[in-house]
Amino acid sequence: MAFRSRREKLRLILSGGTCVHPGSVYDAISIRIAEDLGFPLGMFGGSVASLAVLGDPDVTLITLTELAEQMRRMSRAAVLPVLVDADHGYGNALNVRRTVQELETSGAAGLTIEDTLLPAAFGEAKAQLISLEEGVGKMKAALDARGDPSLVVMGRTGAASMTSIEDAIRRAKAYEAAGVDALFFTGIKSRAELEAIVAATRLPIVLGGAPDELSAIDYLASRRVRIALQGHAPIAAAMQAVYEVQKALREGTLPKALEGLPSAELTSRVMRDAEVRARSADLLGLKK
Ligand SMILES: O=C([O-])CC(=O)C(=O)O
Ligand SMILES: [Mg+2]
Repeated sequence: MAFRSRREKLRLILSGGTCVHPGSVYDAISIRIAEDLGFPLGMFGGSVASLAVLGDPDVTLITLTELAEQMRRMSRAAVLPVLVDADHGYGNALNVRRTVQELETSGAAGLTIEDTLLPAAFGEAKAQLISLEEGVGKMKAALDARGDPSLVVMGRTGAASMTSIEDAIRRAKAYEAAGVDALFFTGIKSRAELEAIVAATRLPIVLGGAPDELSAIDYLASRRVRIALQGHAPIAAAMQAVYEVQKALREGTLPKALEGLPSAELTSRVMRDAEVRARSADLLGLKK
């Protein structure tokens, strides 16, 4: 299986004793940069997928085909293991199966399925949850859909910020019993909440955005948190950089006078220029 070693690397993170921050990745360039910098893992958020592919906010407009295609491009460009935010699995439990099949063949190392009701319901300003029973069915569907047992399936709940920490724990325990590989929580507000989760569950924990009180990585590691997200600043920084350069050009700055461009060395590293040259020499009869 071509992607097994990536999945095994993610499994090693989950079974290890430390906590890692993943690099936020969303396309071929960003994954190569994250890999060059030595991140042990990439996180492909639904929000950045929507932004990179559609230019839209995170309101479930992206299709599974688009998400999987973007993942496939990243898998081709780098070998960094990637955890994909598969949202609600793009429909009901049957759609979850399809989602897992598509992301597995696209090279994802792992994926999260969450119990948020998506897309947003009519007339509801606040995010809603599906029932625990439906959530469990989705987790079972995801696990059953794997062709490669090394693909990591995580159960994700945002119940802590939508209903209560008790509800988040109830759901996490049910997903754990269904057989998921790890538990992903968003909306955890304090050490007390994290510790309540740790006491009630056994699986490795992944934290989405968390407050300052939950930022000390050694503390997180000691509480079974194996992956802690740090948001998606890279795509925001890319947006600002493109804005600045386009604005300068639009205002008459000459291309040569532009600031903030990558060095030729960085550009060729990201493009893996040396490999292309070597291949060209071998295969096209060109000089190295
Ligand atoms: O998974 C993450 O990185 C957080 C999230 O839900 C998103 O960005 O869509
Ligand atoms: Mg998301």
